[in-house]
Amino acid sequence: MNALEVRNLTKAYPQFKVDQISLDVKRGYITGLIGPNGVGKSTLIKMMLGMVRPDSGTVRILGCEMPAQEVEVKQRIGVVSDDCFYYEHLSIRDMQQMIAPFYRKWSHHTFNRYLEQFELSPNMKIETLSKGMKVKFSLAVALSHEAELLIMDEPTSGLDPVFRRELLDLLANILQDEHNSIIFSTHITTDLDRIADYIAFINRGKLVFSEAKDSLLERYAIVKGDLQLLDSDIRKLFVGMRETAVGFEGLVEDRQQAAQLFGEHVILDKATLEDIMYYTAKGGRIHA
Ligand SMILES: Nc1ncnc2c1ncn2[C@@H]1O[C@H](COP(=O)(O)OP(=O)(O)OP(=O)(O)O)[C@@H](O)[C@H]1O
Repeated sequence: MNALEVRNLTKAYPQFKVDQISLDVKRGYITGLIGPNGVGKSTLIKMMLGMVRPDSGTVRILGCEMPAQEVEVKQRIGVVSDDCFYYEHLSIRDMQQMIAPFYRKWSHHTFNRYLEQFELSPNMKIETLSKGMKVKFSLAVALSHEAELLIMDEPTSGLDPVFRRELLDLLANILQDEHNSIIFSTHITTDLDRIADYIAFINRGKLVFSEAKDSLLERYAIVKGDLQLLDSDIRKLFVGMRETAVGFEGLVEDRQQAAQLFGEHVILDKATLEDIMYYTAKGGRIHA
């Protein structure tokens, strides 16, 4: 079963378009939403949450239609972002008192435990929180009402390496309960190397792929070789490539095809998520 289903979601701004994106987040797993800066990840997440009205397309969260069943959905999801949706002039304590009555399953005990773990004082005003502290605060809120789906927009971008690791461990823990699911947008792909099960890749407002991370990393490969191997037909096999005076390095989508074609003449390496994102963005290839 899917925790989140997005179908043909489209939003056109004067200079930019999120174009016909369809995507599933499977229940019990972490889906990483990756893409360079400015390709539409936040716009897509805001459409999922009903904060930006799409021109067309549909969103279902935990079996409920958005935005028609938004009130029910908001009980069961947690949103983690540094783009704060809270009252800036209130303290964390006052904000908690305001938020708690909205949730059927709010736990003061859990909230206070996370404040302590994240080293946030209840007296701190929201407006004085750093980017990373805001992420910690929204995570504490999400975890205190037993959210079944966490929707996280660039949660690690303002965080120091120590808390980044802690956060990733915490997310892996949340997933111990097979009803819980996470969608996590980031341009720091190394975070997802460790924890994501599925990867959805957005480039220039379009979905490039959405699939299991392991199959993706098996399928793609980095090819390194001499420049004389390249002609115009061979170049077309590459999603993107980089040439130097001595050789080339490029990303292919079909590792087996590259192995058969080049044989011993090249080095074939595993591609990382960062390689896939870098070369796809550079090569400009989009296959919706
Ligand atoms: N309200 C708006 N009006 C006009 N253009 C907008 C609006 N919101 C976003 N955009 C444009 O849409 C594009 C995508 O922005 P978005 O924030 O969704 O990208 P992103 O992938 O989340 O980027 P980043 O990783 O930098 O946050 C940008 O070019 C942005 O300027």
